[in-house]
Amino acid sequence: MTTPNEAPPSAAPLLDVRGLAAGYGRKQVLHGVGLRVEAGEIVTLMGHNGAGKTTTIRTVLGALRPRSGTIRISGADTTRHPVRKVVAAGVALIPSERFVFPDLSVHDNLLLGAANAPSGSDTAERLATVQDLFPILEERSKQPAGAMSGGQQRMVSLGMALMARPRLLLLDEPSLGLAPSVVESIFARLRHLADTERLGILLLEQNVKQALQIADRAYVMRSGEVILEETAENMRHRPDFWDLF
Ligand SMILES: Nc1ncnc2c1ncn2[C@@H]1O[C@H](COP(=O)(O)OP(=O)(O)OP(=O)(O)O)[C@@H](O)[C@H]1O
Repeated sequence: MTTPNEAPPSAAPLLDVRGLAAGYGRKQVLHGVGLRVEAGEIVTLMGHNGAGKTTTIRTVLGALRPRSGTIRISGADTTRHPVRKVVAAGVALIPSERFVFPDLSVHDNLLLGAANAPSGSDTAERLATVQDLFPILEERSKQPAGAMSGGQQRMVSLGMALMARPRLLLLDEPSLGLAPSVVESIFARLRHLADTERLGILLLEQNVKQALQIADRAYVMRSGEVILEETAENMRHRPDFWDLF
């Protein structure tokens, strides 16, 4: 018996990207990007501004059409699928800009997130899980999301994404504008989700030191290419660490 969001038994990686080329108009930004994320793994994608990290995750989500290469989710080819089909395959993207409906209550924001959940999901049970993870979302349940602090709004958008029971989370700069202690608490919860729900997370983060504390593996991008893959542990100890950017 399988639950609605359980991955089919498969040896294929949760996310498998190969030879990805993409860009905007005549400008090619990605030149053959390859990377993978396994279930339960946090992978951080690092690189200087403009290296192509956001373009990579937008292409994985289906918001940008690749010029060549392949994208597979648990072995299924999603290369040219529209966003709604990629989301239905269990992918959620949390953009770097704040993403909440400011006039709606925290509770209603979370319910909107549930709209993308697989059919047959138990919304009340999922809400309880998300609120356990972020108790503030229950304490402020009736408050308009727009009245929350920056860190709390980040938790609302994470909560919305989690309501859809994704298998792969694409996270763009979750620490942006947040105090280090708030970032630490959000990152600890991401690690918990990867460990307990086997959620795969592709994390784009300027705060590389903090990202490497919770990541399993890391890729470094430069000028639209992946130039290095390392375990997070090895990456933390590389003497040439800061020269990579
Ligand atoms: N909508 C767009 N139209 C045209 N060019 C774009 C667009 N979005 C990004 N670019 C360009 O694509 C290149 C890669 O940008 P991208 O946002 O993917 O980099 P990044 O590694 O995520 O860096 P950052 O951390 O600054 O967002 C940059 O040269 C950027 O100017």
